Amino acid sequence: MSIALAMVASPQAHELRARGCGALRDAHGLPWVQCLALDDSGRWLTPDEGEAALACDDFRHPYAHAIHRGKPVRLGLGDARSRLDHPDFQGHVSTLPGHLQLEVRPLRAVDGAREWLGVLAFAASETTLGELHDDPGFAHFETLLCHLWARHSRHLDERRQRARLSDSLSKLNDGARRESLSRKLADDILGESATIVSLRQQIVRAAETSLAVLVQGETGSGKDLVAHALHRLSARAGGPFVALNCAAIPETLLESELFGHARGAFSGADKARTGLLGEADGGTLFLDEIGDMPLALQAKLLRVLESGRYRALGESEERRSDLRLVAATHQPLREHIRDGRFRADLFYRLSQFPLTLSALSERREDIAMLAEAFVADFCRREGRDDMGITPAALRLLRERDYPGNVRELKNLIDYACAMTPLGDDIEALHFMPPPAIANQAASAPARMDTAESATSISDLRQALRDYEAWLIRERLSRFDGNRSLAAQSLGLPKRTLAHKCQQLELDAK
Ligand SMILES: Nc1ncnc2c1ncn2[C@@H]1O[C@H](COP(=O)(O)OP(=O)(O)OP(=O)(O)O)[C@@H](O)[C@H]1O
Repeated sequence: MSIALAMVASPQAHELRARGCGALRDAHGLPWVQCLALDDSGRWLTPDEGEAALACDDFRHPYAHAIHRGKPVRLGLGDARSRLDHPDFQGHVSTLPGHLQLEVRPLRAVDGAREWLGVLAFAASETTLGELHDDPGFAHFETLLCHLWARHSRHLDERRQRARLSDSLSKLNDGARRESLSRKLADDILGESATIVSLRQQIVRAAETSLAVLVQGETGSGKDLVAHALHRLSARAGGPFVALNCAAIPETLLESELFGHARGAFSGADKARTGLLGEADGGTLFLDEIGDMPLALQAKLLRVLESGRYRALGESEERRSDLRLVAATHQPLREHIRDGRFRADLFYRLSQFPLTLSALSERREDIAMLAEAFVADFCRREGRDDMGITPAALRLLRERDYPGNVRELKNLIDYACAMTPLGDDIEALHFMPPPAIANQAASAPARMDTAESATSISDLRQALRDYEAWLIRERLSRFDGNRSLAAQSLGLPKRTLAHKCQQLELDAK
């Protein structure tokens, strides 16, 4: 009765087997008793002592014979040692005297779903084995062992099934939640092309993590939009979103802008400044045009990303900032790595979750939807009645090139909306600049030279600033907002152009 109680009280199958083996050893003075459990695949028998599993179809050990026959197997140990050359089995019985008998009994689940549970193996003298079999308590013991073992296995199966069920339910919920987020995102990141649908799904995935995201894509393709969406959907949405355009800040100021500085750290630093790394603590730092970051600063940024620590200029104390970094570029960073202009280690650290935006010309099917949304935006902004777009105008939009991508399309639509008379729909002709404006644009620099305009100038600096602003605006518009091309055409580094745009309060984009 005490054996039965101890077995019933076993919380787990392996304890049940250990208590059963112990009881058998003690009650009958057996020198060696062991249980081996059949695994879920039904192919391996595993001892509880953490020894190696033995294959059920390897007939070099007697456990396989017992399972396959479905009946107990008995053999002399001396014989077993010389005939059966399975190393693990030999390991089990190597220290036992050769005159003993080995009995292996397959154990079957009485009421469980699993047919075979495993085997019970023990060694004893022939006399002891005889006594054991004559003892009616042994048969009860074996029945109880099988019954309890099967119950444990059943519970384990149920637990696993429940875990699998709850796992797949939570995956299903996750899937539904992600699907609904990515549908919501479609209100901001418009488009139904396969690449945009997949982009929205990736944004939702990336937002769930704190991985650094590198957004790559041509100018005007929506990188800024993606960075904002990542922040909004992330757990950091309640924290700050801090953006820095690395191309728009002179190299010398970039470091203090990012890292901050102590008062008096350099000439002109009359006040201490936190720096954007500190400002972004608890939120997202968006580094646009990361390809323009100087090499020395790249190394420092890498250190911040690796350690979360940084030191402001002129300070000895390290600061910490817990931020998620989103970086963006339209430049081919891999080429820059080959040319030694961008650090490979930083590139890999930034692109823990890479996102690539396709050019608008690769998803022309989105053009009509974008155009209609931009027309509606214009009407809302300008308080105008809704207007449509004629099929011919839409055809023109679908067919033209877009080096400036979605931004270019948006500007084009804004212009056409402004050119469309009240109550009319936008027609193809409304996308063409009127000759008067084109001519005026072409002749403006020349007019600056005329005596008439020269006499009206009373502030040379202002006049030069106006001329510069006009010229930059003209180039940006000529190259559809592409800063690299505009800068190139004016013989300026792109960073300088971006800086000038900021100073002159021009839309740098
Ligand atoms: N899929 C889109 N749906 C709606 N608007 C879009 C989409 N993609 C871009 N836009 C709009 O196009 C304009 C340019 O987008 P954005 O500034 O995000 O481009 P960018 O890739 O960051 O450009 P740059 O490389 O010049 O910084 C913005 O007005 C933006 O709202």
